[in-house]
Amino acid sequence: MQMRFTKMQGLGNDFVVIDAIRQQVDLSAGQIRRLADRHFGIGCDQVLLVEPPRSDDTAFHYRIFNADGSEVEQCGNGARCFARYVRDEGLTSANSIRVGTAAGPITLELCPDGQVSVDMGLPRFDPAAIPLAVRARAPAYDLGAGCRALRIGALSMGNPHAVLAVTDDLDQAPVSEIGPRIERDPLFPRGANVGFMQRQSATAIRLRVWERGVGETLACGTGACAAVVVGRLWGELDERVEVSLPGGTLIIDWPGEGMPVRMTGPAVRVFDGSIEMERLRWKY
Ligand SMILES: N[C@@H](CCC[C@H](N)C(=O)O)C(=O)O
Repeated sequence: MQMRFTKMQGLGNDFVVIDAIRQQVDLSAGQIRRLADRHFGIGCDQVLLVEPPRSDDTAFHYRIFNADGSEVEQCGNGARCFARYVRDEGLTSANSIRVGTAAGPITLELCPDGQVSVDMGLPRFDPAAIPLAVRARAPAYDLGAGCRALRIGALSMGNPHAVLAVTDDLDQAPVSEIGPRIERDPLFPRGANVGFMQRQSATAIRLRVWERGVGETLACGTGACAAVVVGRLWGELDERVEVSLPGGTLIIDWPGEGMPVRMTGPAVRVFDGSIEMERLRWKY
């Protein structure tokens, strides 16, 4: 049996997008890992499933799986690709698309200039929502990641994020050393995506992200939202911030507490293909 897929990317954060509306799809975690594998599969950071809506106020349901096979709550760059995909495929003719996710509904807007803008919803700071193993919310938390003592901001953008400030050269930051330690720190019972943020001005930051279940990626949409929210709470950023990631630039708008975060950026279709399900057999 063949399964059709589309390879897409948002700032180099790449996806295998699978239409689970017009074909029957039931993938195990092992099959997801095989699809995502860059040597033995197609290769991607996340596998995205396009499913029928689960509620009357949404047009689709959007499921996200990390390259390690785990299902997660939210993916910002994927959300923009999801919008581009359902429009290009003629699954909708709307410019504004409300989509259900494991983290609640989000609204995707296709802009006239080809960019996609997403209302990512409210950032959440209460420890139970992140989740974070502390009793009370704080602007920053102390963490002993190996031999280094670190201060991080923590929040949920639907998925858990830790953000730390880098003052030295961001290109030299030990992302692959500290990232996995914070990802698996007991402070984050369900793991965390870890953003390394370098402030350039009140309206511009550079960011590298170690993604839970993947490793360092070329960009992370929810990570960009999380970094701007933390930077604003620390009094260092304005309402609109240009976030430069290794794969390109996102615009993030966040007026402040109680308001949703908006993310705007590109979404690109790379190629279409089909794969024989038999090839997804994998022994780990
Ligand atoms: N690439 C994403 C985030 C994908 C999920 C993340 N790795 C997690 O485990 O929460 C984005 O663009 O937001």
